[in-house]
Amino acid sequence: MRKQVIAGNWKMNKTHREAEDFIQTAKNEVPSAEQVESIVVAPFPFLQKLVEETEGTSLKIGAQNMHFEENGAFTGEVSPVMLKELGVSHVVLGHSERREIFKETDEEVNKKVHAAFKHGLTPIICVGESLEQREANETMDVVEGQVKKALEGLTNEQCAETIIAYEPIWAIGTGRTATSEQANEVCTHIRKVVSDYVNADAADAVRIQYGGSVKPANVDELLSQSDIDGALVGGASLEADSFLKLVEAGKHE
Ligand SMILES: O=C(CO)COP(=O)(O)O
Repeated sequence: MRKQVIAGNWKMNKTHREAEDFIQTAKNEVPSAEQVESIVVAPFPFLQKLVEETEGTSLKIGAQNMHFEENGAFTGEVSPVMLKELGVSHVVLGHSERREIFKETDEEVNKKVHAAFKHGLTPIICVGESLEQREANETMDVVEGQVKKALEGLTNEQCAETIIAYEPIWAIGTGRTATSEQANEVCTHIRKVVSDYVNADAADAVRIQYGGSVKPANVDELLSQSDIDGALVGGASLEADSFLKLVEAGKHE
């Protein structure tokens, strides 16, 4: 049985004060880490404080991106070494907003995944098709290509430890959720890709999240699907009450 992993991606939202208030409300209310993995994926300036404040609790803190190099002349970038030093546990890589707006490529995502493992960070690798690609029946091919490229060169054990987030771009921030069947169909395909590309053990262990307009009202239905092992949530993770409902749902699956 795979443990559900619920991650709230705050994106570029919240003031320091709002971040603090959220964490004070949520940190002792999340279910135990044995029941569900709960992660807040916060902007860089808040990470150190949030890690300090959640120490000893079941709430983990993740970053939204990083560079793949350890240091160097990369103005404006943050390295995996820096994140590890802060005590961050997870890092979201290849989010569609990074791919689309900041032109991140599959090659860069792959380098970042390797860098995450080198520095003891768990990568949450985002994949997903655009509306155009879905309508052209390219969803499975697009997602398969993204998954294989992201996992290229990893050990089988590392593949097994990876978290993959299936986030159809047309469902992000639009209120238009994939149906649970649509979401599960792609997550099942992703697990098969991992099975063929790596092995059956890795496919069995890898956790696959769904993301895209997940909210307390639809999370149970999504998490009850056979190949969905959690959620990566934007808008509905910004309020502590809502985030707590989502992690609570993860506990039951
Ligand atoms: O992009 C997302 C999480 O990474 C999804 O965002 P929404 O939940 O706001 O649709």
